[in-house]
Amino acid sequence: MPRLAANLAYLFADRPPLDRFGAAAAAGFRAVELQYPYDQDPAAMRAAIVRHGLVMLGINTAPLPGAPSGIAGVPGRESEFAALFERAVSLVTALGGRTIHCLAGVVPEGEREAGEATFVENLRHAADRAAAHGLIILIEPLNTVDRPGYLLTRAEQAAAILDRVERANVRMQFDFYHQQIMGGDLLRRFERHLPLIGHVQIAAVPSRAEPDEGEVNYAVVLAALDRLGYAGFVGCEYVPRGRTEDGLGWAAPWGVATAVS
Ligand SMILES: O=C(O)[C@H](O)C(=O)CO
Ligand SMILES: [Mg+2]
Repeated sequence: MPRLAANLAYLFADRPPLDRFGAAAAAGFRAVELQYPYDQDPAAMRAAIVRHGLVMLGINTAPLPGAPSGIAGVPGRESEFAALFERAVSLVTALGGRTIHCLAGVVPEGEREAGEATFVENLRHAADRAAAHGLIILIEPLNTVDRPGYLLTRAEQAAAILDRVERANVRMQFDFYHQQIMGGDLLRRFERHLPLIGHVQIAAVPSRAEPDEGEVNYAVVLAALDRLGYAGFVGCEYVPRGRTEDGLGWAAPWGVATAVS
């Protein structure tokens, strides 16, 4: 059965950050992912994770002023990326987490080949650093509607990058929301890339709300993940229509509870 993880940048976001861990555990989530928890106290977050018996998954590399979508694939910013990555390693290690999503960044049309080469080199260096801590690096293709100009947009492109990086601890984060927008054919593409996939995320398309509406049938998708042998967590990275608890009906078959009040 798919194991659901709460993305606490999106879910329970009506609460202060430290209160979201308990809310996720109370709803039945067994794991959490955090995105950008750089302004929070790592020891307090770790204590909350342990207190609520949660598995801590991953964080993202931090955004920079003028570069909210990262710089891992931006030529000329390699030393800044190395520093960003070290910061992510320290934080995720303090949280007891497992993965760092390295955001590639926005790269102008004429520089995308150079951007990919930079991304590959940066990922190789980062992978070697990550290996020393037993960490996995994730790269995630994002859709061009929400992120115009983002370097990494399709699962096929991510697979080609991973092929060039040649490091087993660098893997693809397959977000069904983004990949539906960038070509669809979700189950075939997921299966084709499964050996490279390190994490999965879901949200309705096109609303990015609870995965119980829109053009993707997530009951079918989640059953397929099981059938195909995906053993990782499924990150719930959606924007709740209202209170998170009130929209969890879709997750009841997967062990997460709906609101009682
Ligand atoms: O937006 C997404 O889908 C990502 O998972 C992310 O972390 C980039 O902000
Ligand atoms: Mg995502």
